[in-house]
Amino acid sequence: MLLGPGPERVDTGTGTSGQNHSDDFVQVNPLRKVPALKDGDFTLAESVAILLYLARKYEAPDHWYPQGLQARARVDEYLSWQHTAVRMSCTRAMWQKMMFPVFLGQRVPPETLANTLAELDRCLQLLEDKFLKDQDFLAGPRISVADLVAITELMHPVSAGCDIFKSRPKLAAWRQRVEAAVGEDLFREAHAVIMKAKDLPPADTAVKERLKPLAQLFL
Ligand SMILES: N[C@@H](CCC(=O)N[C@@H](CS)C(=O)NCC(=O)O)C(=O)O
Repeated sequence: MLLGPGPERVDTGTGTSGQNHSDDFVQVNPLRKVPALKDGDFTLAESVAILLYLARKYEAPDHWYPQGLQARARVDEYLSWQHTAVRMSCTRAMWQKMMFPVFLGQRVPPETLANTLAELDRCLQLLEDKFLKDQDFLAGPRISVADLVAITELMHPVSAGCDIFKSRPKLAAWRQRVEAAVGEDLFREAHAVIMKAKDLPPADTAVKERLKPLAQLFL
């Protein structure tokens, strides 16, 4: 998708379309994952690297990715932690609760799902205790890219029907602050694709075969 004179986004979705395996896409991201960015002749993979590139390129206001040594280290700390914690738990919960049964037509044993949801709950507790604490945002008093990355991950189980904010008023208040800070419309737009994932038509045999190696990671 061409976004005017700025960087081109070549796939904004979940990767289920298979576009990420096309020859054109592989030119941009040989890792075959979304998101990927093409800015003129420059190509870049990895969501966090892309976000930081855009923050620097467009000289985003300091609070997004602060210059201060320790303030920036706090953001980096969250971004480093989240890949194997929040991201893994949220993605696994979404796949087990929705993608396997609804999209792939594959049953997930109830005890597997229960373990995954328990792990997600532990992870959310760490998110509150270690990062959010009594602050307004994850890395301090102002919103940063850490909050954007976190909310994006948390909306994955939400899209699958997990009401992760229900018993977590502190996290729910943070979610409201993030939505208010980015604006309701942008918040909705940013999560539109994932919130519609439950409406995907069931995968055909070819798609199921293609997604097999990926899906195994989430069982
Ligand atoms: N560490 C990468 C992960 C990218 C990733 O796993 N993307 C998923 C969608 S969220 C994807 O491309 N899935 C399709 C596939 O693996 O074929 C990042 O943060 O950008």
